[in-house]
Amino acid sequence: MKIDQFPETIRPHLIPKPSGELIYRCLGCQAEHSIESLLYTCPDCGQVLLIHDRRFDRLKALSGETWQQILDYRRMLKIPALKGIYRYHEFIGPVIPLDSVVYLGEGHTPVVEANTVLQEKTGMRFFYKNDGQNPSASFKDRGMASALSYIHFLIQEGIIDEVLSICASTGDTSAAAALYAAYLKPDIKSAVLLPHRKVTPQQLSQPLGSGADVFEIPGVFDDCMKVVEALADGYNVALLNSKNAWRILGQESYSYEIAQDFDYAMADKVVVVPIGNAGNITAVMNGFLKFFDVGIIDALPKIVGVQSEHANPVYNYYSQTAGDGRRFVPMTVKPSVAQAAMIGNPVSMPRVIYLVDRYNRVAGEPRVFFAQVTEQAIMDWQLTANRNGHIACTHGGESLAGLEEALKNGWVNAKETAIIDSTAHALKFSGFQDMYFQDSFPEGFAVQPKPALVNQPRYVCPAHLKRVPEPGKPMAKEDFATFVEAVAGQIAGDLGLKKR
Ligand SMILES: N[C@@H](CCOP(=O)(O)O)C(=O)O
Repeated sequence: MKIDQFPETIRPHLIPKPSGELIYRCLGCQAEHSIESLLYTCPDCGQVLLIHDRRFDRLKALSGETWQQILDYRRMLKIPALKGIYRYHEFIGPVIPLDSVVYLGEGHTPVVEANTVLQEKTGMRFFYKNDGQNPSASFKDRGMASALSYIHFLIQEGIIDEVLSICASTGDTSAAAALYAAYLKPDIKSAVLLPHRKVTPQQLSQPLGSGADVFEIPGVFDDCMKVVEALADGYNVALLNSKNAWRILGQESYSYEIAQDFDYAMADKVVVVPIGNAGNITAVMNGFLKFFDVGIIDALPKIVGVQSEHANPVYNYYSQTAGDGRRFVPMTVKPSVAQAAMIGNPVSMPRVIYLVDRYNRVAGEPRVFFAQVTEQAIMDWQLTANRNGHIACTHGGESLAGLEEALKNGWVNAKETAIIDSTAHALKFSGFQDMYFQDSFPEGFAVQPKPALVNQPRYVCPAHLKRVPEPGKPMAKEDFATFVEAVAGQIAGDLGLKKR
């Protein structure tokens, strides 16, 4: 649709112009710092930052209903910069001009309702939000689109040049960082640090394919993160982990999309997300808080954060009795099929503590819950979901296992609707499915395959056949007909097919 075809009241707001006044705000000492330099922690006290719009209240000049219309009409525009996460420009990066926006097709991932079989099994209505359908096949693209649009803006303004971006990763962040940096070459070069043998082959192939410098180091993600922090402190690099508050802004789009896809009715909704470095749950809470503040959604949805019992520092924190005695204790992680979330010291923990408190206060009741699930439950639920038409990764399995826990604990009920996060594409983690099907999980995972969920290919090559097809060696017509008949017969027998 062309601009002049939209209602007159909406037209002036359809194409956003740079607005607002963004600053980094420290969660420790509340100091505010200009966004003109790339900051990851507070120069005064070292605490993590969030980006705050000093002029956020200007957005309240329009009613929530008008905002809903603006966002819904924006859906019809054909402007690339507004097709992705910047449909929510005013809430994500209002100072970024549209010609700085980097759009690689991220965001607006499908919400797919579970079939009746799966809803009956879990006991409630739910949808998967398939964030594996982002360009690098995970939700991290949302954050990268924001962080790289901002860096692109600084380059265009002549504030920085020759950027080397760097990140630590369990696989998804590095894939996304390398992809977005590759798009902006030669202005940006990319380097990624991975824990040796702790990312899947598919994930390793991604930054390699995008041309990044890939470094593997001993240890787990938390060790990589420390090295990357040392590099960001001591050298001129752009840190692309979610410690970078621009990443959080982009990932807020996840909440905005859920709000929009469910017609802004959030009172009976439950949003389930796995927790690793905790940037995602931070963004999800912050996003819903902003929309609620402006009156775009009717209520704050419930949020369930899920961790495996092999990497559960956030769950452990919230299992302690609330109050001054609560202490966050980083942990040593154990092997987990939710490998992207195998993190013992999440960098966003201070943000989580701050936002959970705020979220529950604004809601007037506890609306954020934390579940712990077993490795076995993660695998069983992932495979069960995918046997019912989904493409959930192991973290999607973790979400579904978390929903089961939330129902069991009475945090959510069968009258509500859940939107659960499959953070990446199933194919990135197919190695865990293979281990399940071949019963080859190393002991540390503590996963036993359930026979009903196991599947294996069957090789069909009847022993009596003298010749079978081979590439480059055509078969005689009769030999081929014999082959087809024998193989079809054996398959029909295996499947118990009746002759017509
Ligand atoms: N799961 C992450 C770990 C790093 O997370 P980030 O959001 O802080 O960048 C990954 O995929 O690497």
